[in-house]
Amino acid sequence: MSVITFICAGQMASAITFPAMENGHEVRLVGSPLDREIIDGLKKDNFHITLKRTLHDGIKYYQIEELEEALEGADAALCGVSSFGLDWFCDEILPVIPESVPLLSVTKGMVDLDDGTLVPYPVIFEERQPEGKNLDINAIGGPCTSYELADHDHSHVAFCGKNMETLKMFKDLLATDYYHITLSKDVVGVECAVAMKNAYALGVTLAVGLSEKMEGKIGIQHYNSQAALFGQSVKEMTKLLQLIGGGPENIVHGAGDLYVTVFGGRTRKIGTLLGRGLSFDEAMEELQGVTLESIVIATRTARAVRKLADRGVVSLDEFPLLMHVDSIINEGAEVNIPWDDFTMIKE
Ligand SMILES: NC(=O)C1=CN([C@@H]2O[C@H](COP(=O)(O)OP(=O)(O)OC[C@H]3O[C@@H](n4cnc5c(N)ncnc54)[C@H](OP(=O)(O)O)[C@@H]3O)[C@@H](O)[C@H]2O)C=CC1
Ligand SMILES: O=C(CO)COP(=O)(O)O
Repeated sequence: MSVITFICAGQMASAITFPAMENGHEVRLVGSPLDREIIDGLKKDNFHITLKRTLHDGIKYYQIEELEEALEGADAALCGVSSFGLDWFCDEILPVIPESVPLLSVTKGMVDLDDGTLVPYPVIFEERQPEGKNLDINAIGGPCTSYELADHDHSHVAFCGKNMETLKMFKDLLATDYYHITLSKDVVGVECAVAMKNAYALGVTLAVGLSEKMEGKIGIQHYNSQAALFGQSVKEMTKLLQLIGGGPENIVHGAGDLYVTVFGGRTRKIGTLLGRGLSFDEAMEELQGVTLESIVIATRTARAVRKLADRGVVSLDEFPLLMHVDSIINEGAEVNIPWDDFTMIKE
């Protein structure tokens, strides 16, 4: 039995309490400053108000002020913050985690630098820990929606980090007969592949809304258009992965994650509304309160690609879908899929 401290009680961290509890560990779930209501609800009856699942009996719940107590004697910590709380996590939480406690993060995303380099979050965590501190930072990537993990659907994810011994330790802690784990030392490859899929999931799900608009009925689905956008996404993601320096095998994590996000992720909601014809502002208004990292990652990835194009490293016409998604989000463009720009061989 080990003691695992989960920091942030969002949907994904809370879902991972299922394998952790079923493997017999002591689980301490600490809410972020914004999670008070979630923690109050869990303390009452174990029901998680945003995951909409009842967590296992026996989890110890903490508010953020009790973080140090929750870290006392911990063998490992799990970070469940979303992109929107990245600065808070770096500034307030990294200084408090002891070096002896390895960290596993579920946060998917990248930051773009001035020269167009895209840096995944685990690397940002390493850079932003207090000077002289050397935390053992690891991350989870791959297709796994929180509520389906909580429902014990088979999920296959990748744990990545620099130290294989730590990765094996995390796998021992969390692997079950339904939570399958691959280990990888290619942090950049795994994390960039799964971060990018958020931008492209928005692109693919435009087709969901476009079919509904064409048929005049919500719920009517066409798959040719979704498949075409899926294929184009994988093509662009493969190029990006190569540019960023991740191993090509990681496309399996990105493509799998794209699939699950298109069918079951929150990003599907925004792509669908945009495809139906809502403006970006109208769609965002309708989805207030929903965690939508796709907007952040699409914007950052497109900005990075533009900078790389300015430097002559890539050509923008290699990324027509990403550029279209970015123009919808950041320039108020209407949805108008650039089908002809997807051709493999230019005539
Ligand atoms: N949901 C899923 O199926 C999956 C999610 N992930 C990844 O896991 C990460 C978390 O996602 P998920 O759990 O679903 O998201 P949630 O929105 O449910 O949880 C995010 C957590 O971050 C906290 N947070 C958000 N903004 C801030 C802020 N400004 N300051 C401090 N804390 C903040 C949230 O608090 P509060 O809830 O109060 O806003 C919450 O604790 C994301 O990067 C996501 O891509 C990975 C795989 C699957
Ligand atoms: O990352 C996910 C599944 O792997 C979920 O994505 P969303 O944030 O779009 O729900």
